[in-house]
Amino acid sequence: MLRPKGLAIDIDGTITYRNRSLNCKAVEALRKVKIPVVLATGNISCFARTAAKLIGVSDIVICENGGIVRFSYDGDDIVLGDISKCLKAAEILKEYFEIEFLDAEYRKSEVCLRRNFPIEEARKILHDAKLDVKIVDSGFAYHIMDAKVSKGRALEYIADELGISPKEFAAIGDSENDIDLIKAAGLGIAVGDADLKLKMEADVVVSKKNGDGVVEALELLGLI
Ligand SMILES: O=C(O)COP(=O)(O)O
Ligand SMILES: [Mg+2]
Repeated sequence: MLRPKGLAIDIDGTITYRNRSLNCKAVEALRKVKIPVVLATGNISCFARTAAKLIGVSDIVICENGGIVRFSYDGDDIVLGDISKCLKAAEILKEYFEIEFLDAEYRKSEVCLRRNFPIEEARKILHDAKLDVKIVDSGFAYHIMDAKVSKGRALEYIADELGISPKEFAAIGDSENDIDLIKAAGLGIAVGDADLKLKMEADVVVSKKNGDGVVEALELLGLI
């Protein structure tokens, strides 16, 4: 890929360590990047917009795994996912498992659950329920999402608004919830300690872990 025109980057496990604290080397490197850096996360919108502001990257953010996009810090959430079917799905899962909701009062497009039940079993149950939802593992939480939502679809939405192709973006991630993102981008990168499922879909797998891998990727792309 020639120099990308934008960079979409995951937060947890990509620019953070496993305990979710920021890798400051990645933050310093991202601040040097001259093209728009779009955070693309499963986290809620107030978390994502604050993280973007504090890290010092673009105000354009993808939140709730693509269920929400925002174009400015003071702007509105654009909701791309239907939370009602995700809530119905959660009600069904409640009959089988002791599920625990995360950030429920803030989520607008999806349901986030603690990773304390067997996801493959849940997938089968939701598949049979025909609710048009999917359940995705970020490595930090399980997310019940509208089937049409993904970080990749949100990147396409943002690129369209910016008048550039999503293929002119590079993307970096660590988990299953980044697969569609790295596929939508022109160049998909997995950090060294990424989930195997993501590594298999990536164009490039860097050798270093999380934020150190981000610095390695930015050097490789000629962005720093
Ligand atoms: O919200 C999560 O579960 C993890 O968030 P991430 O997409 O930034 O890794
Ligand atoms: Mg992640």
